[in-house]
Amino acid sequence: MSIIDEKTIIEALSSLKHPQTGQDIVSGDIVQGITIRDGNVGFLLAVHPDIAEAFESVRLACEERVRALPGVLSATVVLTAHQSAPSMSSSSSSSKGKPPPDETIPDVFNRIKSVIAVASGKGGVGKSTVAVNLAAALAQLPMEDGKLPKIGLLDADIYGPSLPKLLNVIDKPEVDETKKICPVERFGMQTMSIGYMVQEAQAMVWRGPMVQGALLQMLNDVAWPELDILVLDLPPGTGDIQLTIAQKIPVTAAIVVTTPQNLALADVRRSINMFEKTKTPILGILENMAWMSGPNGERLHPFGTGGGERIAAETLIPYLGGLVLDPALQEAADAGYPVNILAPDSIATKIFTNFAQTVRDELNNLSK
Ligand SMILES: Nc1ncnc2c1ncn2[C@@H]1O[C@H](COP(=O)(O)OP(=O)(O)OP(=O)(O)O)[C@@H](O)[C@H]1O
Repeated sequence: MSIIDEKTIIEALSSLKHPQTGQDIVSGDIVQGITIRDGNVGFLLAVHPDIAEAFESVRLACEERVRALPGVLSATVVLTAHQSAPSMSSSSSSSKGKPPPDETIPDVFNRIKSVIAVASGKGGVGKSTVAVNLAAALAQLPMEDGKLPKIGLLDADIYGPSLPKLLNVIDKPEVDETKKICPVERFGMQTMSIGYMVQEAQAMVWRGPMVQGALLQMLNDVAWPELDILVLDLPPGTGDIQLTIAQKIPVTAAIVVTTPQNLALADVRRSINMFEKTKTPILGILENMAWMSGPNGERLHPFGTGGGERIAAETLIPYLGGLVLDPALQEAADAGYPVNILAPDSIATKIFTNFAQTVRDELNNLSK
């Protein structure tokens, strides 16, 4: 099979025109961050939010052209809307700070019974660890009919995807006969991450610019099967992108992760406000690294106690409990496994199993 290179891709795109200026999209510096992995091609189209909608047809044309090239197995083109990207619209300043133009809710949600969003006001509090291990625990928890539920896990952290590392996914996802990207099955879960398509170094390209449409593409262009629960690992923080996700995706309920070190009420409040704005029920606050096991099995609280409950009381959001600071979690993450697979007898596994049961019970209550 022939090997595709960047020059061939650029050539194939060079005759595509900017819908407003008529300039070709390559010399207009709109095509960015081309990544090629084993015949799977990905890149960004960086445009101003005002013209993002008009660019959707160009995005589709780019994918079509690149897919038609010899040696190309798949093409994923993502539209990013960045305020500093060139715009032809005179009303550019008036849209500053607003979420991108509305897009319809992907019909994939007809096939998904519940969506759980895992959020955090700040990065680095263990949100991805919670999302992966909660999803893995849910996948092992039989339903009332004795069958295991169908669980999906979507890494919506477009700026810093975690799933490739946390689930040790090295291979590119396959593409089905309808040219949709197949989710990668791992430990009984259907998983997807932008990191499966774009090299880690390219993640830098995603930082800074507000990425619009990438998540919707991961929903629309991925062949998601029927799912009982989709767990969404949201990007950390509470900016426009998180709000846009919360607005566009029919999240059934959210979980806010924090740590005793990050118990600033303001951060947790911002997460809660975001979900309240979109009328999304919040299952509760999960306090990660709340305690650790001492040498005699006793619970040690290196970062103090009671903070999580206090914040729950102040925000009137339920306290879901404290997650142990457990080396087994770190080791499992480093090896690319959920903790219930690598260390089934660990305290962390027991906690995640209980936690998954709570989440399932709450989802059942919400659906009544
Ligand atoms: N309870 C825990 N016990 C041990 N290690 C943990 C625990 N929670 C998280 N970690 C470790 O802390 C680090 C950060 O966790 P993680 O990547 O899940 O954070 P995050 O909030 O998703 O970060 P990001 O800002 O990238 O979204 C990881 O190395 C993870 O393995």
